[in-house]
Amino acid sequence: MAKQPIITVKNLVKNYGDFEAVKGISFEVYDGEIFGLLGPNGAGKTTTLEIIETLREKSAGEVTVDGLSIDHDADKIKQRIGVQLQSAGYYPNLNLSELIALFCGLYGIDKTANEMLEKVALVDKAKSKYKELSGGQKQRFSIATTLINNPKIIFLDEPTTGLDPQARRNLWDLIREIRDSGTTVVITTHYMDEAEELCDRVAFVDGGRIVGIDTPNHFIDKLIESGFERKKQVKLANLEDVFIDLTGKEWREG
Ligand SMILES: Nc1ncnc2c1ncn2[C@@H]1O[C@H](COP(=O)(O)OP(=O)(O)OP(=O)(O)O)[C@@H](O)[C@H]1O
Repeated sequence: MAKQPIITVKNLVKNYGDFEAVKGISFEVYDGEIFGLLGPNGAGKTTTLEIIETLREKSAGEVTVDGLSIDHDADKIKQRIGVQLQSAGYYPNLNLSELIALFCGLYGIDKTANEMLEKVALVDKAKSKYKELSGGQKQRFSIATTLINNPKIIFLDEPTTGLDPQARRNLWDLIREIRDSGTTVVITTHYMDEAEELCDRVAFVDGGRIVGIDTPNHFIDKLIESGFERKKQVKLANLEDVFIDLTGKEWREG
């Protein structure tokens, strides 16, 4: 079956004053995939995501999300997407159950905190405050909050930055489960191993332009076909494999 686009971006431009941060980019995200936006600092990834999320005004171009235009249907789009909040967005004195109840109230959705915390293996932390969680637990909690309104698409901006190898791998499993349950995932990351492992397709953004879009495998195969060889002989394992071998696969932070 042909892949159906759930997000369509056409000739998107964003200017900050005289500076053109996004220079007319076009791409599609397919329904049900994990799509990665990759690129150096300042490439325009967050700006692009925030425009799609209807949180930032564009300067020019067209964006549709689940068939709705960001120009006319921003409110409807907001109901169909989940966006990971920065930690500053959580009330510090509420525990995880209370925070979930608050979000459910805001969305007008009847769900129990346990139901949501179960999805991200945080039921035993239901009475803890957000600030008392480890880095991995904080990320898992914020992913749970993106799922409250049964979104069709979730947006995760660098979800594994600062996490240890076990917590990262664990989060990859969680993100794959979310994709397998039918939710499209759009993610940014600076970790190429993560993009290779997790993303069905990736777009490389550089200087406000898309310089390549394909599956990780195709990108790598094309590079090898072009005659590229690594300078150093590649070993069959790396230091991260040693880390996992020595310290185990289980999560440390519950
Ligand atoms: N509110 C703003 N006002 C002015 N310039 C901005 C603003 N937000 C972003 N920029 C500039 O736009 C460019 C793109 O920024 P953006 O945050 O989208 O990049 P990014 O690819 O997400 O980078 P990173 O990987 O560092 O998060 C940068 O040069 C940045 O300085």
